[in-house]
Amino acid sequence: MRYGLVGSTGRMGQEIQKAFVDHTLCLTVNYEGSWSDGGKPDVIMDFSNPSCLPETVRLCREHGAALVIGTTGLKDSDFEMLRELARQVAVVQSYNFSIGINALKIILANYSKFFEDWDLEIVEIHHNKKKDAPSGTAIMLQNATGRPCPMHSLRIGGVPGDHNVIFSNEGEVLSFNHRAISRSVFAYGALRAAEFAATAKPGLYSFEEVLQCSLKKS
Ligand SMILES: NC(=O)C1=CN([C@@H]2O[C@H](COP(=O)(O)OP(=O)(O)OC[C@H]3O[C@@H](n4cnc5c(N)ncnc54)[C@H](OP(=O)(O)O)[C@@H]3O)[C@@H](O)[C@H]2O)C=CC1
Ligand SMILES: O=C(O)C1=N[C@H](C(=O)O)C[C@H](O)C1
Repeated sequence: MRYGLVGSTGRMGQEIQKAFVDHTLCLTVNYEGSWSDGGKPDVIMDFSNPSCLPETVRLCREHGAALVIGTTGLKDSDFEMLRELARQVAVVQSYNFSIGINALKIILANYSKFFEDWDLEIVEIHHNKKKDAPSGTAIMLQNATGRPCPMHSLRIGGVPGDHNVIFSNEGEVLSFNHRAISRSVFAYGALRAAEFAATAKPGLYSFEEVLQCSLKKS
């Protein structure tokens, strides 16, 4: 697979390059500028900043490349841009490319109804270089529960990403905790999404759908 990488100098950009060692990096975009080997990428990975999205979408259109986007902090107008691009190419968008968080999303979507009258709060902890709060994952998990709730963000040390979804009533506490031990989990998930997107029909896919497709095949 030939891939482009928007945000190649960043923490995730570096992890993606390690996970994609058997594939060819042919295009990069960073704050400093862009580079290309002159050929077409099959897929473009974007782990950068929402302000890069117009350029990412332009590059996908120019090359007919699929898109895998993990960048957080997207606005409604950004999602509109992704839906428009997805008429032409496959787009996989997720605020979290770990298997655990996507399994938790399915659990919450199915079982939150049992706790409709319980209190619900989400606590997320990330490294002190993270720019956005609450995390994209916290927003995604809140959406999966089907109701708004208070979200709390800690920015300390080098934590790759912890999420805790806590339900409680007078007599019980039920909490779901996910901890990414290494940032590499996101990069391996993104690789799985890229392999899917490179051959998928145009459309906007979640990572959960990518995982469900591979379960159906096995
Ligand atoms: N979906 C998921 O599973 C995950 C998503 N993320 C998300 O990925 C994104 C990146 O995270 P992380 O790698 O930690 O961040 P970093 O700050 O380490 O990296 C950001 C990258 O984007 C580039 N960049 C930023 N702004 C611009 C711009 N205006 N134009 C061009 N390039 C730009 C930077 O370039 P330069 O170095 O030149 O400044 C850098 O390469 C975040 O939104 C984060 O939340 C992170 C982990 C997992
Ligand atoms: O910026 C990060 O590091 C992470 N960002 C994503 C988010 O905002 O949810 C995913 C992961 O938790 C790491």
